[in-house]
Amino acid sequence: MTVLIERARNAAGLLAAFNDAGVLALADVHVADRVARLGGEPDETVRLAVALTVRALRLGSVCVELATARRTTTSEEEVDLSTLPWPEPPAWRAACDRSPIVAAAGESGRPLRLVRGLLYLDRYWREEELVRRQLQQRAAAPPPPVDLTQLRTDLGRLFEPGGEKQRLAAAVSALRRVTVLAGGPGTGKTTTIARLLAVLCAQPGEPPRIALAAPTGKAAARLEEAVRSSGVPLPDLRASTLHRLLGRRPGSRTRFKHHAAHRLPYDVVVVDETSMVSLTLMARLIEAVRPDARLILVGDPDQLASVEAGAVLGDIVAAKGEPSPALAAALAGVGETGEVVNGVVTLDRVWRFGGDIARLATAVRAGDDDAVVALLRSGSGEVEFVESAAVSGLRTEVVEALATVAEAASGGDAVAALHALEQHRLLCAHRRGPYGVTRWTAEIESWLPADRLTDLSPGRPLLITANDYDAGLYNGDTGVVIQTPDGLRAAFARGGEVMLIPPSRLSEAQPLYAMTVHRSQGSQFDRVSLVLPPATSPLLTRELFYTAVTRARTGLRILGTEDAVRAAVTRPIARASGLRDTLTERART
Ligand SMILES: Nc1ncnc2c1ncn2[C@@H]1O[C@H](COP(=O)(O)OP(=O)(O)OP(=O)(O)O)[C@@H](O)[C@H]1O
Repeated sequence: MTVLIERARNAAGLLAAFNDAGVLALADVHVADRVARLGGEPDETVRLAVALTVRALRLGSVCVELATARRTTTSEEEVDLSTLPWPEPPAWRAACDRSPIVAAAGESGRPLRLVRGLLYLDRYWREEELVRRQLQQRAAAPPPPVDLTQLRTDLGRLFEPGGEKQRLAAAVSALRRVTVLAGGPGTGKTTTIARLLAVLCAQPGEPPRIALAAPTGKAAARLEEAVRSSGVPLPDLRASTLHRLLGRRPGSRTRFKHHAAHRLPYDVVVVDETSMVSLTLMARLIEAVRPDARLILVGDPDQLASVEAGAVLGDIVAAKGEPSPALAAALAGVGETGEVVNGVVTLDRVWRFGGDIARLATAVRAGDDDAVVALLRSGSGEVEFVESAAVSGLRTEVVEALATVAEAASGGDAVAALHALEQHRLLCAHRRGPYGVTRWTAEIESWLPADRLTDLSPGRPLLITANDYDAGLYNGDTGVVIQTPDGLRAAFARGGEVMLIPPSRLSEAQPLYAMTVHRSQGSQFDRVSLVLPPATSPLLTRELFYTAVTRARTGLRILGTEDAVRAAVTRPIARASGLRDTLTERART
């Protein structure tokens, strides 16, 4: 998240120095000052630690590691951070340790907490502990009762040779309470979800009550549609957002109707696009899932993590550990031999595409910038690298695609218009500025005929920017204005069907000519063009680049410099959290 760094007028000493260097924002300084004043903490090194913790949360980390902060802190301005007056780590840690505002093990009621050299706001430490405890308790609990003969038969019936990892994931989901199904696009995650649900439904007894959920409405709609069209016979399943599943409470984003004392009534809870789930939401979810239910977390840990703090899926997948002997024995009993640590099964065979986009995604994930640049310059039909400022290729493609959308929309063919809208998407890292969505939206509008530029023009592409539960629209939904016999309607795809809404009923919509990579998560397009910002942009990271590349099914155009590409590929987001280490620690005991 880019935040304008304003100068804090009243800050002095260390806080002022870090604020001047563009490390601390005004809000970081103010929160630290306030917390320290209320708690009677005069030490400015502790205030600095608090401000850095508040800042870390703003940037997606859950905590700050005091010993490495000097090396790992980055600035949104180009300044040499090593010249800043960093406190010496041992003295800094000792000052935090004895501070009246910092709790240590066994203490409570203080706003911060220091654990193994990691400084947390206490609330986030408690959430991380809750997630860790829940995962470990569920791993240690006896597996849900399973008819092994039936399971073996169904695994053999539903998974063909070539899909061994998929079959293993299904077996784990039957034999363990928490399963993590990880994999990139096209590796068969949704196919596996459908088949593993069929395996669970085929067990003797009452069919399980199943919930399908995802962090965004768009991802939920996609999951529901994919499971329905998988060809696997299943009961009619609806998917919802996680917020809706947990039961929204008006006025609160972190309190829900379902919680530890009022659990969800499901036997199986499947969450797709888990990489986008923040620590706070994961804590609320996991405590609301019944202890004897099966929780199946699905996602791509290499994608951008949640906008809010935490990267729980990435942490679980990265946590080390030993395979559990009990699970290994149970798996062997149904003919499975794969090693499973912490319930994680990673699918690595790409079924959908195997061309240069997939090769590029693999090279990006591996951080191999030479291979990425070579692939981009290979002249492949799938991947194009536009290193100059020339936009003629992009312009032709955008104008033609939008003309197809407009033609179908004017003829009242909503299905064809929505389909054409998914043919190509322009993605940007930034929202504003010369490389951002706003500027590119204006540029594309300048390429189009004037009569297609009002919100009431057939063919006008729309992006919904807020949830509207009454209208059944979600933030991130994309649609198009079409001509119908009853007048103009906004058309949106819904599980293979089209939903038509009078444009006057759309409360929060904007024209969709470009979108941020963050917003594109959970969607795919036939062709994608990606505008890269300069190499110095702090938003340019490996996860962002990987997410953008993997949105494309058949064609990808990168507009940017070699420097920008190399910067992106070699700059993974480092999100600090204690979860991956604590999961590992306990797994060894
Ligand atoms: N075992 C399999 N045998 C044959 N085809 C498969 C198998 N598994 C998946 N596929 C096919 O591969 C394609 C991608 O599968 P699927 O949609 O399940 O992947 P995914 O990981 O959910 O992808 P994404 O994250 O992009 O939605 C689909 O066309 C699916 O039918």
